[in-house]
Amino acid sequence: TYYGRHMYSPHANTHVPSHRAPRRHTNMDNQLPPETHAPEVSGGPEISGVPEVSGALEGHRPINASRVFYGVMFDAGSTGTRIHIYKFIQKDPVGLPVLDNEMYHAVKPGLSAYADKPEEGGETIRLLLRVAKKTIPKPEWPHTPVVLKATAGLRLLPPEKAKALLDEVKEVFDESPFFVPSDSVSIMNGTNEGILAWVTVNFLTGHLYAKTKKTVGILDLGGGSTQITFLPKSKKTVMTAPPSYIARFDMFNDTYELYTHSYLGNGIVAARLATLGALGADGLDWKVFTSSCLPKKFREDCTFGDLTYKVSGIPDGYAGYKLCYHEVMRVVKGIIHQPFEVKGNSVFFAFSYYYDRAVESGLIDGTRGGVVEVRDFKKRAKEVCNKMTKYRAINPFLCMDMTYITCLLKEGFGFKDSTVLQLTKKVNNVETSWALGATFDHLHNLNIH
Ligand SMILES: O=c1ccn([C@@H]2O[C@H](COP(=O)(O)OP(=O)(O)O)[C@@H](O)[C@H]2O)c(=O)[nH]1
Repeated sequence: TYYGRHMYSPHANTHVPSHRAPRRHTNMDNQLPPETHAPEVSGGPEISGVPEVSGALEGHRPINASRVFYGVMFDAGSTGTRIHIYKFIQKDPVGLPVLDNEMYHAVKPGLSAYADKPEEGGETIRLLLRVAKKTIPKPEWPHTPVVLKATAGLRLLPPEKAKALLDEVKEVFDESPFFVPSDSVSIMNGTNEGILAWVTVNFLTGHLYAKTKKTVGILDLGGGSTQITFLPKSKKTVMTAPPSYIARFDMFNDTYELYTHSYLGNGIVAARLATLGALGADGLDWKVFTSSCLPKKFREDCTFGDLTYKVSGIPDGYAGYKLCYHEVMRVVKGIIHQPFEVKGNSVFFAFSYYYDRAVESGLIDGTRGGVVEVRDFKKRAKEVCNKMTKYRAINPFLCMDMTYITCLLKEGFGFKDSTVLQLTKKVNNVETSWALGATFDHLHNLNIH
């Protein structure tokens, strides 16, 4: 087996399943001790320029005889575009490659904001490709695949506008010195988005190798859509779920049957607009959409996708948690399916906007993440809504967002107050996102039915 051939490397962290190696359960040393990591060179605040990244990987470790290769995955989300540059090490020709590190960088806004000017959208991709050029040694460029997968932002656009953006990205890729596979630019479906994030998190946390068959569920909250994915323990969860919510795929000689669904329109930004009654409304030029979830004197123009909405608080009305909860319910009730199993005691990893809002509201530390219970979101939502002025400078939508998250978890998915959420942005310095799972998929390590 692979395990027998593997040589321990103090620099290696994460073993990547390879189609060239027998698909066996591998070993347990896929956790990199933090001190052996490459220096952190990106991530954090989203910026509009290109960071100084040259030399980021230099001096990190001797390459010896190992072959190093890279994979580039673009996440074209509704609220931003991100590049993930994964560096893999092939220790021996037949063994499994090891994920050495990730370079991450993000720009705002997302591609869908360029629906009427695709060339400008293409520019953001060109900018991010400069990061790839600075990170990846030149001789590797022609062997490095570049792939872009778009999520809710492009799913929500009129198809011809989405196509124009994807065509533009393909042109930018074709002009680049990187390897462009035939299926390199696409809109990913929601099922794969859920599966691939589940693969990433369970891979990084070592659950895919454990003989216990224990895995963790994931909760991903984007701007346009939200995903829930877990491995059901009980047959009843599978039997009672809508058939399209059960997805099968093969990985490492095992078949997994997951409960997964992506709710389009239930991402945090889309939910704001739906709460305000603005999504799909006409008269956007003159209508002002109001909510008791917003500070009374707040007024702003919000852009989502290719539309701009005028929104405000209710100047002479009431604001607060109770009224707000009632308003956000319209986005959740009758829309979100409650899986049979979430009433149990499983652990869920929650990331993306779950993480960001938990940081903004002071629930967790922004660098370390943390463990909270569903009831902590509820308690903090009440505090934020009842002290809107205090939090207004941080995020005027914080009351609405925290209340929506609470409602989504409790009323939507049906979680108990005591359900534990592990709020995580990175595991071993790698972003918790579908992008790593999608890269494995491109390396032919998964077979999604
Ligand atoms: O590697 C990643 C990918 C995404 N995100 C965050 O996850 C959220 C995802 O939102 P997105 O715009 O992609 O939503 P979608 O279009 O999928 O609904 C945003 O806060 C991102 O900053 C992140 O922190 N790391």
